[in-house]
Amino acid sequence: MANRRRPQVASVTGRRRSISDPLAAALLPPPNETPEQRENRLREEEDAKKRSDRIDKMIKESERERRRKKVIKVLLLGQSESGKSTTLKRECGFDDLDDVYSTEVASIVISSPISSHNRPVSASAAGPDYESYHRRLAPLMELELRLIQLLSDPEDNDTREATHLPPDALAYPPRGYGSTPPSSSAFGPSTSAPSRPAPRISIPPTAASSPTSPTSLSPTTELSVSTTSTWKRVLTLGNRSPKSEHTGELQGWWEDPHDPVHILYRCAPVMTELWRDKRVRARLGEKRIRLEESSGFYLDEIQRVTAKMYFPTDEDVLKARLKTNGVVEHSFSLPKNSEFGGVEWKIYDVGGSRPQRRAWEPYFDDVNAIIFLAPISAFDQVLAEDPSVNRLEDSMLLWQSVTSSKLLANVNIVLFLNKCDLLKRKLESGVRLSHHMPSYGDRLNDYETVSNYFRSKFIAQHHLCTPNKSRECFVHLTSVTDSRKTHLIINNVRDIILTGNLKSSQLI
Ligand SMILES: Nc1nc2c(ncn2[C@@H]2O[C@H](COP(=O)(O)OP(=O)(O)OP(=O)(O)O)[C@@H](O)[C@H]2O)c(=O)[nH]1
Ligand SMILES: [Mg+2]
Repeated sequence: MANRRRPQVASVTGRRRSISDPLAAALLPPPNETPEQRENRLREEEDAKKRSDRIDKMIKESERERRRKKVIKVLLLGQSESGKSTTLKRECGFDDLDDVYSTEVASIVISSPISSHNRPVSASAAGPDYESYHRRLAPLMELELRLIQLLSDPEDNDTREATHLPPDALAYPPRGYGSTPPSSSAFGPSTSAPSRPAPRISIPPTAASSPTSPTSLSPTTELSVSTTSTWKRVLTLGNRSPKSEHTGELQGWWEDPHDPVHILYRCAPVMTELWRDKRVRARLGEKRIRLEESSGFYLDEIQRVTAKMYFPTDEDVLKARLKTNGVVEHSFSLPKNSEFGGVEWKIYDVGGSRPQRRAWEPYFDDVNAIIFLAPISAFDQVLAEDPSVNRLEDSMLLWQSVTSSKLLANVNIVLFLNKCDLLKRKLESGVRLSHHMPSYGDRLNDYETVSNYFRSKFIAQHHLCTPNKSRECFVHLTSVTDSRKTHLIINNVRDIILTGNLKSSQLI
């Protein structure tokens, strides 16, 4: 309608120009309007007003709904492999987790022992038997390449990244670091630490983008697939679903001769032989490679997970590993009839490796709570992305950065000292904490004493660093892969976060 009038406005120059308000001029009825034109115009104006009122009403309603609906934002933080994504799976249950489920299906394939088998048994150290393993398992290497191609997004270089660690990268102490134990700087002044650069782990971009960081250059063992890429679609059963019995077509992927399952099935006996080989175990021990802490769960289950008609169990899904790239948001609501029903949760799961940490800070702005995970079993391990840094030390320094952040001063913090099952097993197998952390001294090397020691150290750091001295820090000793125990802890954490947030917004 405005278009229709504009030329007429321009044409009645004398009268229109005398009106100083250009909007009023534009809205004046056209001159010489016939009664019929006037009737049409008025009808059109009335319709436009009704439409405008409807829009105003909708805007007001959605604003009211937004205010009524409480949204709680939780950020999962911690170094890579600390268990953030595993906690997210637990937090949300399996029912509504299509995304995470398909993530883990992928990861089961990816974290099959393809790379791991080769890593410890280097060709140079191999006797005739090792050479034979290498040859007989070669189809797995080809399969790995095929899977990478299948899962990666050709448009996105990051998702094509699947490379290999230098042979001793997982061992501690790393090459060039002698046999000296790590600096205990994260727990106070070190007595016998060799001089080496302080770990670069502060949250600001400088840490991750340090030009000397080996991360961007050194290849890693792990295949990471972008959570946004198309690979999930490739793996969904829908894509390769069993077809009709009556048409004589394939019943399922297991009947497709090109499906990876056949290579896995054929290689299963050799994989089992290799995994049980005492000399291989000894070599892994010498190299301090603890496959039992990562893909070991699947290596113990080779026969089951390589079966042609294998379906992952909940536990398989929970134990599967796929490195997170970027930040993944997951939303869900508690049932309306539950105590805090109607609250919408938004959980942000971040990638924890050093180059990924620069993506964290924008999420600090309006977050309500943080669950920080520190894997305390990792006291004798180094970061995959920087083998000069002890994992526990990195966790502690990261904890300091998070707890001292002014942006997060009023945010509830829950600390999960995670992987307690692995810590217990490690200590029981005779690994001594004081050997890796001299400041631990001659305290008892049992699980109770060690875990309490870590708990008190992390709490002390929080008290020391926090800009908000009245903030309470809730600490849990967790093994997030243990469904039964974690269920209780998660419920407890939900209540703590909800109560804290509702209190602070004065809703209770
Ligand atoms: N035994 C044991 N394994 C765990 C525990 N928590 C996590 N894991 C395993 O550790 C691996 C890494 O866990 P993720 O949840 O992928 O780690 P993340 O923190 O999300 O790592 P990024 O995505 O790289 O930041 C997975 O294979 C998990 O199954 C635990 O408490 N005990
Ligand atoms: Mg993750």
